[in-house]
Amino acid sequence: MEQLSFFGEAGQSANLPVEVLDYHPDIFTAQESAFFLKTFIATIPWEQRIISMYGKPVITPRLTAWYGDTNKDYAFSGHKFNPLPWTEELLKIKERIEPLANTRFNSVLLNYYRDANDSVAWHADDETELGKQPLIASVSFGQVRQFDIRHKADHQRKYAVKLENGSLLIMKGDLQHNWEHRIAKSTKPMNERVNLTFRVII
Ligand SMILES: O=C(O)CCC(=O)C(=O)O
Ligand SMILES: [Fe+2]
Repeated sequence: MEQLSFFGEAGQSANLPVEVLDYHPDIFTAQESAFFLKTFIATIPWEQRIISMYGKPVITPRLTAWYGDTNKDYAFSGHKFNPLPWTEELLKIKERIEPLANTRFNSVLLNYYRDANDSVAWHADDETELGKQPLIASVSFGQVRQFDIRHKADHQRKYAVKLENGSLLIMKGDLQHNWEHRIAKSTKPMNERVNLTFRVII
């Protein structure tokens, strides 16, 4: 992973492609972040989903939950989704980030990474329901984890962002079209992390 060694002062890859990624550390204070992490771990009805990979059932290596506007039916990758209604905490976060992202979100997918073994494999969030150039706002609480991207046409073109406690990462432009992203498992011990990806479903 060549570019991964070129960490700048903040511990990030140099020359992140700014046309597709926008990283903002410290959007939430340490105190707010600790509160949200604890509250979400304790109160969200987390599920471990079973997905189909090459025709075989595979257990998702993390826990997830789906919230959003409930005045609309969502069909997503051939499945019907019933989002849970917004909670007070989720609305607070949504209101804080919407002006920064210049976007009104109608749903959020929550991910709970319990330890270093939890992960999300290389993928792009390119479902048609998200539109051609989806803007996704990703908020992180808890353990710093490394977010990798690689270009679909050239896997050697890759970058890493350390997603810090209380940070916001905006994925935009052609990120989902031209790049894939992941959170890899780690060989180092890792504490709990909760990530929220705010989305607009059309
Ligand atoms: O946990 C993260 O930072 C990324 C999650 C993600 O890629 C997703 O929910 O689609
Ligand atoms: Fe994703």
